[in-house]
Amino acid sequence: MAKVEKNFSTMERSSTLFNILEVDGIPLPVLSKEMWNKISNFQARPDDLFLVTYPKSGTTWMQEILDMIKNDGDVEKCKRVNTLERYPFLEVKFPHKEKPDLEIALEMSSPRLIKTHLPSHLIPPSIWKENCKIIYVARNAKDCLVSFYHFHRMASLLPDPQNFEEFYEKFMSGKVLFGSWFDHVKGWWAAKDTHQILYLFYEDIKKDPKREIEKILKFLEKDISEEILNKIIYHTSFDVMKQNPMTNYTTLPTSIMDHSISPFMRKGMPGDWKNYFTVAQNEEFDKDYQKKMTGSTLTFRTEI
Ligand SMILES: Nc1ncnc2c1ncn2[C@@H]1O[C@H](COP(=O)(O)OS(=O)(=O)O)[C@@H](OP(=O)(O)O)[C@H]1O
Repeated sequence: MAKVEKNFSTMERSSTLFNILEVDGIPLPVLSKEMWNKISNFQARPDDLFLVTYPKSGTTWMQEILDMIKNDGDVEKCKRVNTLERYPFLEVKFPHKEKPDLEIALEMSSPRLIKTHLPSHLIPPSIWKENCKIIYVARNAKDCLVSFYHFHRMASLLPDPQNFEEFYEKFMSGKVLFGSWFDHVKGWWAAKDTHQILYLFYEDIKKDPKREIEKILKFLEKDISEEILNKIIYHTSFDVMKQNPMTNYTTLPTSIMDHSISPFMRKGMPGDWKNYFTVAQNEEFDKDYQKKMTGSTLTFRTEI
């Protein structure tokens, strides 16, 4: 694995800590072709729950909500280890872990919660075959782009984004890890018509966490008291998660994530894109968006 010589103040980064493999033209942080074969042949179990997102769409937030639900609102249990250690990330081998997360998943007892950023057409077929429940969280493209840009700045796992303009171009053409945001959200939106998928939106959870968590509870066929529900809402709010070392990624070595460049828990608010997009970029974005989303019934809010 490439060693990283980096100087973040000048944004020079010789390489990324992730190996990047193109599958179907989609850049994925997958170790090797052999590893990709193992991922494709991953054997799902019927009681697995998959959390699927395009990067920066609220994955960590949803992981915490799901862990709190699983542990009946027991905050201390949820603080047992940090987010990355709690649930495997199907396609990734982290440099600070001995094994790929897939192997950790294979050794886990059921019921498992597994995270993935894979687009719907690259998901291991056994997940469909076993009719696993899937929670998909989508976030509006503009905020996703801004969040992803800052994540590239602070995480040496990822390539250097250079500057916002360059990253904007790459994002719009789908030349970023996990490919096109447009294809991702549309692919999973279509998949929900034929599979057990609860499709949620980051902006909705922000606006009305109670209503959205109730949807999750119904989907998981789980009952909890009003008191526990309120505890979950509080514990998973941005401000509380930002202060919690088990959810804010600050326990990772700075060689992997450097929060002094940009914290992982950054803004947590729809509409931050307005601080980054120029008027011209916004106009170009809206035009391109119309074209790429034509025919889809998906709608997003870019502010709340
Ligand atoms: N509780 C809560 N409330 C609101 N927003 C939250 C919360 N937790 C994380 N976040 C924000 O989600 C963004 C990170 O997304 P992901 O967790 O999907 O990132 S990753 O793909 O797993 O790296 C990142 O968004 P930005 O702040 O816009 O960069 C996080 O701040």
